[in-house]
Amino acid sequence: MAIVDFIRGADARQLRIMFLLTLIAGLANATLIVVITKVAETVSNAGTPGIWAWLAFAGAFALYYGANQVALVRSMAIIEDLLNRKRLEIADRLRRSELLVADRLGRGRLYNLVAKETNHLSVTFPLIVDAVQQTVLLAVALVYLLYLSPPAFAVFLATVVAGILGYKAIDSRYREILRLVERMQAELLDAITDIIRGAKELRLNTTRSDAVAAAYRKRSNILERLMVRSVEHWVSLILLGGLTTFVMLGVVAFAFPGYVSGHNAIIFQLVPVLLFCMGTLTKTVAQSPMFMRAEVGLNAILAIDTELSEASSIGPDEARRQARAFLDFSTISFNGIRFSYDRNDPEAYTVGPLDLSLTRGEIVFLVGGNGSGKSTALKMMTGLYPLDAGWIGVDAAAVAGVARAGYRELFASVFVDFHLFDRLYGMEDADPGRVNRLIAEWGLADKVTFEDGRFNQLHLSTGQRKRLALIAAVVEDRPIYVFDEWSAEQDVHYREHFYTTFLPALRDQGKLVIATSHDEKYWGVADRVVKLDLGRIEWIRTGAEVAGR
Ligand SMILES: Nc1ncnc2c1ncn2[C@@H]1O[C@H](COP(=O)(O)OP(=O)(O)OP(=O)(O)O)[C@@H](O)[C@H]1O
Repeated sequence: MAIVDFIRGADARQLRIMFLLTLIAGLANATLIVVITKVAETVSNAGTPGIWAWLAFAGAFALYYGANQVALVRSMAIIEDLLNRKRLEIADRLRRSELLVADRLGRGRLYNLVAKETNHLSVTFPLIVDAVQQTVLLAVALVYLLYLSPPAFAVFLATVVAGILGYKAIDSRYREILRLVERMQAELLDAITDIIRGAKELRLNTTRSDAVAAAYRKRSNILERLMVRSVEHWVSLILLGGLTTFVMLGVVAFAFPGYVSGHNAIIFQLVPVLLFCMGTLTKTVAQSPMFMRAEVGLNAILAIDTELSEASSIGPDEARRQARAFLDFSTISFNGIRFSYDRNDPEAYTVGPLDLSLTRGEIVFLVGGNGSGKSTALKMMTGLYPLDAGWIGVDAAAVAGVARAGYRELFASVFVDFHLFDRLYGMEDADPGRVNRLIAEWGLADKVTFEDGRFNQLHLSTGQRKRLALIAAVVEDRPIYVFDEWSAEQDVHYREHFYTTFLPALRDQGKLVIATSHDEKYWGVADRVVKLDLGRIEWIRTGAEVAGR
């Protein structure tokens, strides 16, 4: 069971202590029941319980209470520690994994697993502690049952075997439903994200809004039906417990008197013991859907973890170490590089093969119509997309395998779908005075201030956010700068500033600039302009040539 393997990952000493405490609590519980049975026997024979009975009762109760409390608190600490480690591991693997893999996993699935399923596991673990205690109790009760009446013990075992067979039949269908529930919950999260993120589009178009709501309703209804079916299975499990109890009691009450000698003398002792045994079993069976739910959730979490670990690139320290070998490069060469969005589909969009050599202190513009492959080419060139063919060279060295993560450290970027962090993460020693001067240079001084290592607000227009992302890239101070349609949302003034002042200043600092551009008017700023069409290079010209100088 995945859940057992998962728990085994905890500190062995902690687990041993917890198991011991659980065992003590279970035995103390069993002692309590034995004491009460004995007291009941004494009272039924017109006696009164002596001081030892009182002491045994009080001592067993204190032990049960204390051991149980510590075991449950410790169990929570253990499971929360395990879950925290798993959450951190998944977040770590996610940031290290290759871009395409992270994209493919899907937001809904990740949110569902990391937030919801880990919560479910956290509430289920104390129940496992309880199940261990119930098992100890059952073992003690069964020894007593065997001592009282071997035939009743045999009937109990036969009933339990029949119950297990019934349970197994229900169990496999139930697990399947739970897997579907998990998948549908992830899809539902994606659908609600559409409603939240598409707030503007939906309010401007009621027909679209109806269609999106219908898609959400459809998934929600499927989930409802799945949940009802899962409850049906749950109910079947609980009823199965009741059915086996009554079949067993029926056999003992109706059939035993005729066939088992001496039965009449012990029937009053036998029935409570049988009821107790079945009670502990039925309780565990009733809780088993929670375990199954946790097991299915955990398996899904582990599957994502494996998927991410298989796609994991090298660690950040190693990447930075690798990057040092590339930092003083003078030329980057792209040799027949090619990438397809789906290797198995010959019709899938493909960029390349591209052959291009770029030099430090150069401005290169990638130009071409919409969909000509500029952004895809940038992601190949920066090492974000894996190459299907060709290779990237840094001076004489080929960037192969894990070195790709080190190569990526050369770039600072503002992609079209950039993300703006509210802090300059990883640049904690950035000079606030310099950052605020850059903010003023880009006309944001009356909007944003950089203080205490963060921008005080990010409620800005798209063009303003892009200017702030550019400032963050400047502070990053990398040897290569990548700008994807940066100027698209800028007004005339900042567009002019970007092309005629900012980019040449980067070149003067010895940076290599690769930018996609639709601003034909400024192409003359570039040292070279590379025109793409259908993912291939159509021509390469100097800036002076395209400017007609
Ligand atoms: N995630 C993706 N999965 C599959 N195909 C994609 C994906 N992203 C882009 N494409 C395909 O790649 C083609 C090139 O897209 P790309 O964004 O590189 O073009 P572009 O030249 O940057 O266009 P634009 O000027 O509009 O930004 C598109 O026609 C699209 O079909």
